[in-house]
Amino acid sequence: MAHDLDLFVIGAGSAGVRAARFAANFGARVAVAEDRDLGGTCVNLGCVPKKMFVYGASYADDFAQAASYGWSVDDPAFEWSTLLANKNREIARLNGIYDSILQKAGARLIRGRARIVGPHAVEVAGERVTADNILVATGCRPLRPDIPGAELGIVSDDVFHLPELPRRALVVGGGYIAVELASVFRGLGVDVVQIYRRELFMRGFDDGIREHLRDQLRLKGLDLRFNTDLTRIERQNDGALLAHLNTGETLTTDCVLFATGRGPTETDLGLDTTRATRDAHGFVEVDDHYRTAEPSIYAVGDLIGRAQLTPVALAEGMAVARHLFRPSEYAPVDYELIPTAVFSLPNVGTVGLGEQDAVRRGHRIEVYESRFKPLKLTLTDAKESCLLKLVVDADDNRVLGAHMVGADAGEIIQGLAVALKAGATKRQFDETIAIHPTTAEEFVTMRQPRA
Ligand SMILES: Cc1cc2nc3c(=O)[nH]c(=O)nc-3n(C[C@H](O)[C@H](O)[C@H](O)COP(=O)(O)OP(=O)(O)OC[C@H]3O[C@@H](n4cnc5c(N)ncnc54)[C@H](O)[C@@H]3O)c2cc1C
Ligand SMILES: NC(=O)c1ccc[n+]([C@@H]2O[C@H](COP(=O)([O-])OP(=O)(O)OC[C@H]3O[C@@H](n4cnc5c(N)ncnc54)[C@H](O)[C@@H]3O)[C@@H](O)[C@H]2O)c1
Repeated sequence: MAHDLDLFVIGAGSAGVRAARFAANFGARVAVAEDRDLGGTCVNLGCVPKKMFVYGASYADDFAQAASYGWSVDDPAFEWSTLLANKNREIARLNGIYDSILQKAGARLIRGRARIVGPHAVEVAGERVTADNILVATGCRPLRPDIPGAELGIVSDDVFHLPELPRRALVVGGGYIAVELASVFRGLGVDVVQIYRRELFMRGFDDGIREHLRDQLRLKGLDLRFNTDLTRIERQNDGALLAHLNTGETLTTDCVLFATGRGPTETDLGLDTTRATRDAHGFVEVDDHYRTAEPSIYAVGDLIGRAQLTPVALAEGMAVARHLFRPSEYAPVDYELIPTAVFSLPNVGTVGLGEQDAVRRGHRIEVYESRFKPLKLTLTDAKESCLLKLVVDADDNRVLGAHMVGADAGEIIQGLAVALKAGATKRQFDETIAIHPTTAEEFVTMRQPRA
């Protein structure tokens, strides 16, 4: 039986919009359903507003350091409502851009919550639409631990609409969101305690980078506690929150922020009425072409739990559009060498293998690292230092990983990611002329491997 459409996309976030736009541009008949703001998590509750908040928070250091350069910046004051209003205005502009991207491509946008009602059928906004293929790109939501009083805490979604900045905050978690938002709060003057349940946060990153970040964050005044978890939250008579920790201590705070991971929490999608399967964490299982066990249904982005990053979601959405409608241009997504940055203050940037992962994978390695006070801080009394690190295969001289903690680490590592993707050797790094004076030049001037 002929269907109404070639592709029905559920979710107009990073992955869904990319797939819908490419598929429509390839000539497919496409509709996309979205029940919230266009652009999904990245645009509305993630990367973009987060980065604006990070920029806002970074002014604290600029004001503190300006005096050493002769500026007098007396008593700088911060107004949360201004940052929030300006952020909201820019996000509304981006929502409009996403709308016009879909319109220009010729994809139909249907406002409403979509539900799968068969391998080729979706119900949305009172309409039943059929399609040869359905692409599910509904993303993930923040998870809250199951502890008494958890409802008194907030999650990252709430941070972007907080009516007031808290005076004190307790951040729970040790991943990207925890360190980024703890840095935002700290930069904006909040007294922040961050707790992480194991020995050291930022699991999966190079150990040296994790330790260096820990030390730098502490220098910024973050009260970072490890082997510490939250067991219960209570509201006190004065409105403050009393947090009970597994160490036996209690802590009084104005805000508990759970940054304890994101997962697929939706229950009304109808996907589970099809043959599609999920793993133990609820992530949808797909094959190499993002096809679920129901052959007409595909899934991409955070929902499949591979790498919860916008550029990965974009690449997966594009791969599905090409696979279905332009196979001649299809290229599989390369999950090796995904560069990534953590926009804490200071930033972390990383691509490729950390020291410990390289050893675990059987490489014989040489490690080059450099720790120093960046030139910009030499006139100031700031105690901070940056760390730059290269992990090199001792047998074939290939650079396996490049890692950095310091200002603009994300900007710097993006360029190095191209070099690693091209298979650059340490010798080629050495033969590259430096840009002087920069922090990044250390990546091409480190000569002596660490003992
Ligand atoms: C605080 C935070 C900061 C982040 N920072 C970064 C960063 O700096 N860099 C980076 O690369 N990544 C970052 N990420 C991760 C990034 O935002 C995600 O990986 C990316 O947005 C995933 O895209 P997606 O299309 O899979 O899902 P989403 O963008 O979440 O889109 C899913 C869409 O589906 C819609 N939807 C769900 N169910 C339905 C339904 N039944 N019907 C209709 N619509 C539906 C949702 O409303 C949503 O718009 C951050 C995430 C967070 C939370
Ligand atoms: N800059 C970026 O690219 C960026 C920024 C933010 C988020 N993201 C993406 O979004 C994903 C989700 O971010 P996230 O920080 O929520 O997840 P995460 O998986 O990075 O970190 C979750 C943290 O919470 C801890 N945790 C989990 N359950 C807990 C519990 N019950 N009690 C105490 N601690 C608990 C984990 O040990 C971990 O440290 C990230 O993995 C990342 O892929 C990317």
